[in-house]
Amino acid sequence: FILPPKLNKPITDNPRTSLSTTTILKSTTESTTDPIPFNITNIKHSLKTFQDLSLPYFTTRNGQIAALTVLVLTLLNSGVSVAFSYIGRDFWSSLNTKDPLQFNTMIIKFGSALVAGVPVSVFYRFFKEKLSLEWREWMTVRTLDLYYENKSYYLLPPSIDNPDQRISEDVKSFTSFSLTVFITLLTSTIDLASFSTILYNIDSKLFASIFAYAAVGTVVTTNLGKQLIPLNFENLKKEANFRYGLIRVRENAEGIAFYEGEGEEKDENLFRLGEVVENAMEIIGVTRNLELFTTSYRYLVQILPVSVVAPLYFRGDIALGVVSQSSGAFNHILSDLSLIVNQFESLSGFSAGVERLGKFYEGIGGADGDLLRVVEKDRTPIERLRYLITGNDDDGDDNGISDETPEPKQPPASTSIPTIQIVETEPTSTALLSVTNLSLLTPTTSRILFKNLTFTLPPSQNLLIVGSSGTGKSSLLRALSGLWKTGSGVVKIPESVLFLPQKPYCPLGDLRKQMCYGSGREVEDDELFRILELVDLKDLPKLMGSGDPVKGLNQVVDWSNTLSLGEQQRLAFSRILVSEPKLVILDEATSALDLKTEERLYGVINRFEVVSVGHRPSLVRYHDLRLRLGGLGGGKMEVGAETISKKEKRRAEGQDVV
Ligand SMILES: Nc1ncnc2c1ncn2[C@@H]1O[C@H](COP(=O)(O)OP(=O)(O)OP(=O)(O)O)[C@@H](O)[C@H]1O
Repeated sequence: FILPPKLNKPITDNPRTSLSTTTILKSTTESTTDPIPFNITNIKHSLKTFQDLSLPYFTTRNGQIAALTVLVLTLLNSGVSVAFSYIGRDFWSSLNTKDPLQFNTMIIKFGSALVAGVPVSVFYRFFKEKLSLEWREWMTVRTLDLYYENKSYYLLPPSIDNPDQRISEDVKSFTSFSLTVFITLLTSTIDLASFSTILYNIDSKLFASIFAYAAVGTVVTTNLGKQLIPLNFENLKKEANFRYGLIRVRENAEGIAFYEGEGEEKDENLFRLGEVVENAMEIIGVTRNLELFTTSYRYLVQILPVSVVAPLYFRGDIALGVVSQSSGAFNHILSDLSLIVNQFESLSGFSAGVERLGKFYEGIGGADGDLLRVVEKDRTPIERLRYLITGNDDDGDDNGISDETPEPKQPPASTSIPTIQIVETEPTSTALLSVTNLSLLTPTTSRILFKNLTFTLPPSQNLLIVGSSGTGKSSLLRALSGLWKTGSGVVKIPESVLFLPQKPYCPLGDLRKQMCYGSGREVEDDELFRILELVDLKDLPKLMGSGDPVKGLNQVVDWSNTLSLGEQQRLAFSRILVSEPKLVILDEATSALDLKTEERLYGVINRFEVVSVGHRPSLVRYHDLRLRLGGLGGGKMEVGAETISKKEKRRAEGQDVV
């Protein structure tokens, strides 16, 4: 778009030039976002969200001090710009009048202005960057607070894609772009006021002509460039999709190599690349047409103001310096007046980014906390639950903004959604875990998995949950852990429970962290070595530390891609011995182990009460009760747990049926 040449701006920073499409909020992973239509309703909504997101930082003391500093420096910086305009004028005039005394005076003035102006300009940029960084840090810290609070990272509605990208990229772009927009508006207003006065004092005709010139430029550019808005939006999306395709290959390299899927992967990458190129080709075509106009427009700017005042100069009414000053002032004002035109594209992209962030904060619970004050109304817990289930408010409040992905199915209309009640209690002499009338729905689709399930696990007993694939065994564990609350009934469970899934999670960090993850404990090395021996991983620290076991404990590697699944499962068992929970929940946690190692591990955790889910017949002998799930068809009542007799346990040893 039109960026007139800066003829008379020696040292000032022009934020407009940094407002480019590369700084707008962009996706780094697969994106499903559609361009948001640029209309009044959406602009109003975006402004409201923008206000909700941006104001909280400036209610803090640090935010206020930083903002005030930047404000003062912005004003000083504009002052420097005006001062140089006058110094430049007199400098050229002294040359014109061949006045060496005046010329020398102007050189001295220029030098003094440089000494005063350079620090202003440099510190203005420094404090602007600092404010942007501190604001980003503040906002990201609070975002992470909300993200990890109440397991929001797990409960995010499916309509909110790429949360990682929103936290890292979108927040960063939001703070830096918001600041740039604000400063641009401020400097443009100041520029417009000061340079308009200069220009008006030189010649009122020149003053009028600039408005006419800017109006023509705005109308023509808007019409020619309109197409670029959706095309650039598509460009970001297609680039992100291409990148995401390549990332997936890296993440799944082994699977692809086993399948020999190189050809198909390459075809998919080439297809995505083709989409990028096709779209980019359209962009450069439209840009070519636009530039036929903007290039002439830019060149014309160099002679237009001079042509208007030239008759005055020829008559001897004004000096050469005034001609140069009028040209500079003309350029300043033109760039101020062309602000919307210049930034039309970036602003529409920014508005889409603001919407993405607003939705994200609603999703991670900004509604409940007042940290970011992101929503207009408070949600009750039920409303919040409804939002988490459906990704939508049920109040028919249509703001005209289209959501990023189709909304999931709505749950049956009701005034309130019951939730499963989780009561953390100390174990009694008769019950370690009790489940009463538990009915469970899948959170996104509200499909009933089972109804009115009731059972009790007494202390010193283990429970095995069996059933065909997809009957809801893992979902029952999610309900016991409080991760899924969609349904009804009461779960009484001890406070300290450790859950081991089939594919253990390996956090970033050293071997010590793998073992202590989630326990909050710091354990002596000797104790860790002893535990590793118990779970059949005695040699692991030595191996990892090239012979030095202590070094091995501190070794940081990508554990998920280094250890076999069986080794990861054994390492996960070490967490039980570190954490010493009241209850252990195992979801096919020994599926990758041989039967001997499985027996050894169940022996090692013999002193803990265990609830296991699994299909393997060998599991029967480590449990006292069995709960069968399945065949409900969404309706039938569950009977509860049955006792596994000693005879059956003996029979199960080495047998193949549960
Ligand atoms: N987040 C989710 N949203 C909606 N439905 C889900 C979700 N997670 C799982 N389901 C569905 O819930 C049902 C029960 O899933 P679950 O994982 O509990 O089965 P399972 O009995 O443990 O199966 P398997 O033995 O194969 O591991 C499945 O039909 C599954 O597709």
